[in-house]
Amino acid sequence: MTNVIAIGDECPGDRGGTALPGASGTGDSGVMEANTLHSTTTAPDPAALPPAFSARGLTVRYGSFTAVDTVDFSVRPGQIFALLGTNGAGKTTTVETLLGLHRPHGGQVRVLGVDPAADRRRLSREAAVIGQETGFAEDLTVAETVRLWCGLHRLRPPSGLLEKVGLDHRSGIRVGALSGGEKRRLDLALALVNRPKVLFADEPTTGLDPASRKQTWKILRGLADGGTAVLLTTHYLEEAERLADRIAIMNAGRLVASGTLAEITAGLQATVSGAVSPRPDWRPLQGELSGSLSLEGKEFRITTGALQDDLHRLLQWAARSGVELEGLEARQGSLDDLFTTIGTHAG
Ligand SMILES: Nc1ncnc2c1ncn2[C@@H]1O[C@H](COP(=O)(O)OP(=O)(O)OP(=O)(O)O)[C@@H](O)[C@H]1O
Repeated sequence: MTNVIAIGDECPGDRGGTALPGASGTGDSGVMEANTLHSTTTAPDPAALPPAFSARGLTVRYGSFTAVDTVDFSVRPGQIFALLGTNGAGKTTTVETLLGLHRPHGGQVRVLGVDPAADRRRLSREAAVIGQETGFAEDLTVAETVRLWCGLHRLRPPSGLLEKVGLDHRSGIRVGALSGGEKRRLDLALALVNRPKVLFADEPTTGLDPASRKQTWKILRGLADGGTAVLLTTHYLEEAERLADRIAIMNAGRLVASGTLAEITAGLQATVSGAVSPRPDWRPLQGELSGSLSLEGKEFRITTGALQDDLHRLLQWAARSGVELEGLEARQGSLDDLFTTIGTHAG
């Protein structure tokens, strides 16, 4: 569980107190003003900053079974890092190790410069988790949950918090009566209150409708733009493609691809596909293409490392031959193709 707030509510804990990382200042009562939801701060160049979290040669075993095998990554403030893979690939074990729940059997992890297994107290203030399981008390209302969190952390709510996650109309509803998607949004709202330096987002959009999913993407992007380093696990490849600054794919405990979307898909073949009728003479085109042409009934597919050139040749051949191309689609290699290539399935 992370946190929440009711807009305009006074915090029961308005007694002043410990300055929390991420808070922007103190009000008259000494209560920390939580960050505004829309940061206008220009993030510094991430390359110049020390990693927010990292793994070096990380190896974790359950008995004799190696679940995570010499995994390396390093993520800087302001970056969204998507960790993808098949069921059982080792993602959860990796995240749990970053949370300090496992001690590595080999290598090390660091979160904000510390060993999370040794310094969980510091991380509990500076890192937040939004997960598949929420820890909310079912009998409290959304507003009460917000006030409880606010009191615990002596923070004033950012204005518009519940509107931001689309829960303003549910503030008087018991948490136990919220839908699964609404609980996820409450979880996300709480994570916004003290703007963590690191956010571990474990499948944050599973079960959300398309509009809520996009809203969550916007919020995660906003957090990252304000300097939060985000670890995102997801089975939605489109989510990783749209959101992540860097992507890593795990398979059977190992990282099999890592980099920006462009880097990890750079070596993949592009495809051009469509249909034609009646069946034309393909031979002149086949002689010109740098890629390969496959035919099935009236459908064709060109697989190529030279998309632009081969698309041009296809269109010229069609114009010369009087062939009408139906449902023409041209696309670069995608994450989906990469999963297929490495023999994994995104689930
Ligand atoms: N407590 C445990 N004891 C023994 N084996 C475990 C334990 N927890 C996980 N494993 C095994 O470790 C491997 C990695 O599991 P993990 O949960 O990290 O994978 P994952 O990538 O998160 O999968 P999913 O997408 O299904 O959540 C799996 O083969 C799993 O069965």
